[in-house]
Amino acid sequence: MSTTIMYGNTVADYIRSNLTEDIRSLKEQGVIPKLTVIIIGDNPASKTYVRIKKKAAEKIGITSDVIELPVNTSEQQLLNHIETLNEDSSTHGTLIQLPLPDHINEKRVLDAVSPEKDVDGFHPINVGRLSIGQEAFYPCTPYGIMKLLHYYQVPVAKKHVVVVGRSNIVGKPIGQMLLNEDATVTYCHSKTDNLNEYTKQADILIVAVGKAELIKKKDVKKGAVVVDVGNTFLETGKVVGDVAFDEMIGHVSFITPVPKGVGPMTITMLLSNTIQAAKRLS
Ligand SMILES: Nc1nc2c(c(=O)[nH]1)N[C@@H](CN(C=O)c1ccc(C(=O)N[C@@H](CCC(=O)O)C(=O)O)cc1)CN2
Repeated sequence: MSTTIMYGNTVADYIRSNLTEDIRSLKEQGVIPKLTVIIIGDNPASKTYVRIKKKAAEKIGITSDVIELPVNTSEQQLLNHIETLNEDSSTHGTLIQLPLPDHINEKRVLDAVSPEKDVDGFHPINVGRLSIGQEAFYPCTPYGIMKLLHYYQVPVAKKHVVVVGRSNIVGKPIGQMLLNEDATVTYCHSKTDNLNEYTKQADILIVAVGKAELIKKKDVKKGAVVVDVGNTFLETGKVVGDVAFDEMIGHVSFITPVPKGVGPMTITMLLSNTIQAAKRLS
């Protein structure tokens, strides 16, 4: 069996070159798209992701502000920042980098972001719109996975998709997006007994749990399509996914690598959502 590696960075470059055109035409109308990211505390991975976002935005001509707040910022102080951004007509996209410190209620914070500027697609209005198949801001990682599957012409309709992980950021929305494209979707999670009885049935297996190399060759049907959302940093500094990648070569038909698979797509769809927001708000 030959295995095609679905490189997110290749697809990301392709999508980003199209976005550059959109930005040019927005600028001709006097609109400069702007993304503002709020990060709280010193989580090293979060700081890296925010740095990547800012650099990627600026590279294609989106202005990017990062508001760095100390770990002891109160929930009310954070809500005040969000309110200011909601009112600020120069900001089109507002993003709160997750995870937040324990003393801050994530739901209250995400609900406070204006749905029109919610380029992460985490506000309940956008979540609800996605669930009933309406136009919405889609969360960036699952949106990127859909673009990746489309780019590599992986058929989705009528396929049995098994999603491992039920987070609001990835697991739940990717299942809904695939359902909206006529896949049959099974969700598995930390309380699922005998996980591999499900994973072995998948035509398309999406793994988003954050456990290094949890899924082995024995857990995957021959010829399946595997999408690995994991990003675990080992002590060696190496980043690995939720799937034992090397074992899958020659066994599956398509697979995303880690790094350079889903990660770059997450960033790209954030840029795309920010441009959408700028178009809608101007
Ligand atoms: N507000 C949000 N917070 C978080 C999100 C999100 O979508 N919105 N997702 C994750 C982290 N994340 C983006 O914020 C993210 C994770 C990983 C990557 C990435 O490109 N990873 C690389 C590997 C890491 C590296 O080499 O440095 C890859 O897979 O190639 C981008 C973004 C949680 N928080």
